[in-house]
Amino acid sequence: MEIKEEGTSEEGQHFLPTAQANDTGDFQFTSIQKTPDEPQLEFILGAVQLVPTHSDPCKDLVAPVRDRKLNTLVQISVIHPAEQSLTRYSSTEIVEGTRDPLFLTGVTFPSEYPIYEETKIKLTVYDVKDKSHDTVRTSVLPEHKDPPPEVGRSFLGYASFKVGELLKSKEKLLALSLRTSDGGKVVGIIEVSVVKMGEIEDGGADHITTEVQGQKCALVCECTAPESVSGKDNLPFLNAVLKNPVCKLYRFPTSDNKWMRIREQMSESILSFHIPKELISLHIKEDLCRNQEIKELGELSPHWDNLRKNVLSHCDQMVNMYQDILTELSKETGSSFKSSSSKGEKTLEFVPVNLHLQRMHVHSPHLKDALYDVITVGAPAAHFQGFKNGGLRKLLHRFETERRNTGYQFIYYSPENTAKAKEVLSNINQLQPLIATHADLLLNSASQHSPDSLKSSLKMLSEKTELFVHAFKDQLVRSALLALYTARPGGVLKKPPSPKSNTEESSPQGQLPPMRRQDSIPHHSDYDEEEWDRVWASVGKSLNCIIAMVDRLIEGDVGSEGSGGHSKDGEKDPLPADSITCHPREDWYEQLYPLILTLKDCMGEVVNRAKQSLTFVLLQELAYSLPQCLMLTLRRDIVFSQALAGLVCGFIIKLHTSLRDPAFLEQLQTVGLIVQYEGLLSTYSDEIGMLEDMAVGISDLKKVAFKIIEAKSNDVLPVITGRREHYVVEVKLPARMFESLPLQIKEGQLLHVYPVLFNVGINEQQTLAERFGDVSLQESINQENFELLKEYYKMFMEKMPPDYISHFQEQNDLKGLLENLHQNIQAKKRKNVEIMWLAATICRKLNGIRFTCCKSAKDRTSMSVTLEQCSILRDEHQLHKDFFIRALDCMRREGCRIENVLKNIKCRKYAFNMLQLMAFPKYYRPPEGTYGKADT
Ligand SMILES: O=P(O)(O)O[C@H]1[C@H](O)[C@@H](O)[C@H](O)[C@H](O)[C@@H]1OP(=O)(O)O
Repeated sequence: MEIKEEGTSEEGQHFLPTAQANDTGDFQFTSIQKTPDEPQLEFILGAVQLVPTHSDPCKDLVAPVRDRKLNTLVQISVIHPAEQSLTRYSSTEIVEGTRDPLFLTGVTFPSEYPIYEETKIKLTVYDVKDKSHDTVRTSVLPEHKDPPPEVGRSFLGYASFKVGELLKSKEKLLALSLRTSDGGKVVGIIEVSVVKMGEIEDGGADHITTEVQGQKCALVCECTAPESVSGKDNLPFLNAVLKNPVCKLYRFPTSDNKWMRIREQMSESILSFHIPKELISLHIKEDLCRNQEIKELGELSPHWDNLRKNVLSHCDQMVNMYQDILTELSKETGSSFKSSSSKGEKTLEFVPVNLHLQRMHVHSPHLKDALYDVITVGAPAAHFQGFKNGGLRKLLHRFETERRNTGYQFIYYSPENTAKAKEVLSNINQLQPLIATHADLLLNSASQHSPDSLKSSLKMLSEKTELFVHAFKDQLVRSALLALYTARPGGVLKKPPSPKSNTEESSPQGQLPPMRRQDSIPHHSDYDEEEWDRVWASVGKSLNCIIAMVDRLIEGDVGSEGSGGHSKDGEKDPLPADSITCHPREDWYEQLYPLILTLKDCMGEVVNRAKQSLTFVLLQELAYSLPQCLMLTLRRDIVFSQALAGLVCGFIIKLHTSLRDPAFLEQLQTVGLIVQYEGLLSTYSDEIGMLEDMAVGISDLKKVAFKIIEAKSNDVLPVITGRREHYVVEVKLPARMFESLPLQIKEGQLLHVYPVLFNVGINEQQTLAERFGDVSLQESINQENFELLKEYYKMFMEKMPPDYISHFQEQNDLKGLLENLHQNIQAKKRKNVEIMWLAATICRKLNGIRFTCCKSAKDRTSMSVTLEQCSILRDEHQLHKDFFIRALDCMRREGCRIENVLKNIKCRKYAFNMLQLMAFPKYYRPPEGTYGKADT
């Protein structure tokens, strides 16, 4: 078969478009048998032996090779059977200075990849003369031809095989001849052997030598029979949220000279787009409702009416803007990835940048298989809005300070009071229809004349009505009522009233100057302060009447004489005895009907007044500094949306991977989950603003609770309910999985998350900040979040069962780690990356969800996650110490993260220059040839 090179494709794990992949034309191809969700095929390249001296292939092939040892790499290409063209798929790392290289990077084809027994794989071996030029290539080189010398590599030989030949071969191993470009001369041998993740290499001891820093090291591949991970990993449901996986395979030696196998996987998520769309819809609903309530505030005096008109016109514009963004996003059907280069696009503002699951699956001898997940994502930040004036942390503080000190145009309510007003309004909106439904159910029970059903309907009605009455037990409602009264035509007070509430506003951290305020609700001769009490109390009273009536009806029904009604709390019924009399059984409905009507009327009156007064509070919040205050809300929504998309993705993945772990479920239910963010932003220039956005976005995640529900259809995407101060994310699980959950979770218990952020800037900008700028932002974030982490730990220790805790303490010295983290934060050392390592370790030990972020989650993030992966292999899986750097280089050179760079900027180069790298902490520098000037 003639092999045609694919003209323009860049090396990488690009999948053929589905239509193309499945289009096998007239041919019938043989699928590879495998368990679902397992890779289709994985193989490693055993020893490559190039024929030495007198028949030295290199002598004929590449003259300069004679004078030095080879630096070899194998490039793997795929020839789809229906086509005649060849697609570059992946490469091994470069093994330096040997003629019999041993490659640590293997090849894996994920389950989605269109590969058949008839698919041909081509292996091309190169000698890399100049590493710094090698991976900087951006186009495909012609096969069978020496690359131009300036590219820095020379062709040594090639071999090819059909996938079916490998699968059917004895021991699933092929020893293939490497040939010259014309296919004539044999220049060496290359071994290919199939890998199954559930198996360590078969057979007896197989001694392979390789050179490590000048030393020969004996590596022994031994047979063991470890537990298969497929049970744990077999989560087809996850495919509904994870898309386009990129998979890489490595084998690394352990300290006792055995092999461990590592599968690295990176997937994007459709939640990147789904969550923003859900959230924007929710904001639109919330804002439309608020705008309507502002319109329905009733008659206001001219000053307030003008203010209202102004607010409404801006708020309507804002809703239109959200609607436009939603329309634009809805056009992106099926999208699951926003690239770093799109981070400033207005229509994609709510979408997180470069969100991925970065997973490492370790299969090592004698140890249980392990999965390590990190969500990598660009720091949640409002790139389109820009950072000229800083980010949310600063902007919100400045806005609040100014608002507090600007007097008479409007009334100042603290953020806490405004939040409370929103909460009460939301409670009212939920409770009023609920009470009405329960009241109707009570009437229904009455018409059925069923005492039991009457009692249980009454119980529900009482509970909800008590909640309703309780919702207004706040001074804020009173002060808002008075404020609104004074804003009505003719209701002008000498000074605007100032709110007084149980949570009287105090300056956060004592930073805000005291505001002009009055100590009590101002007196107004026409204002009847007790009127509200009477209206409010009428709801309780009418409930008591209903309770008393139900008592009497039931008592009358069982034949006993009416003995005077008792309210639920045992008090004598407030109604006169003759107003509630015992009637014959058929009158139950008629007896209760007028009382229910009264309850509904009273409730309506309370709702009407409270809604208007609290909406008036919201009007004050909106009135100050239009349209800036709305832009601030927009900015906060944008940042939150990006943060939430990541969180939901992390939560769902965690839930799926830990569903069979009872301790995890217990923790989820009783304590909640820690969510740890590693930030790599510098505290210099624009990144200060990003960090300020990120800190608020992550802290806002506290407002999110999760609820797990059973999926009733194939639509398993999460649903968001609630409002800005309190969101509930409903995660759907298929019946089989849902059934395995603890009862409380199945009953809809809300599950909480505890986000923490630790940031350490590592690049050259951070050097500038340390020398000439200010690092206080980073210091205070780390200090504040340390306190939050400590609180979580305390809660964990208190709430988890004692048996679990004693075992946990034996295994982990969390106290020591926390102490160490604290000391490192206090130490104020420059670029103290120890802070990130400790925080990540603590998070893993606490079974939390890990995130790593930098501006784009592309370059610095890639350095950090690969370092974390190799550190885990060293600390938890006995990675041979001599191979630490080599493993790190393999992952950075040919692993998932270089593919991440490629998919973001269409170029396989980390965007660092030499000067930048000199400023990086040592282990954050990528290998030679993988970085350089890139158009980001
Ligand atoms: O993924 P990042 O580390 O945020 O990418 C940075 C990179 O670190 C830096 O060296 C380079 O100059 C660019 O600013 C990268 O950011 P982009 O957002 O432009 O990809």
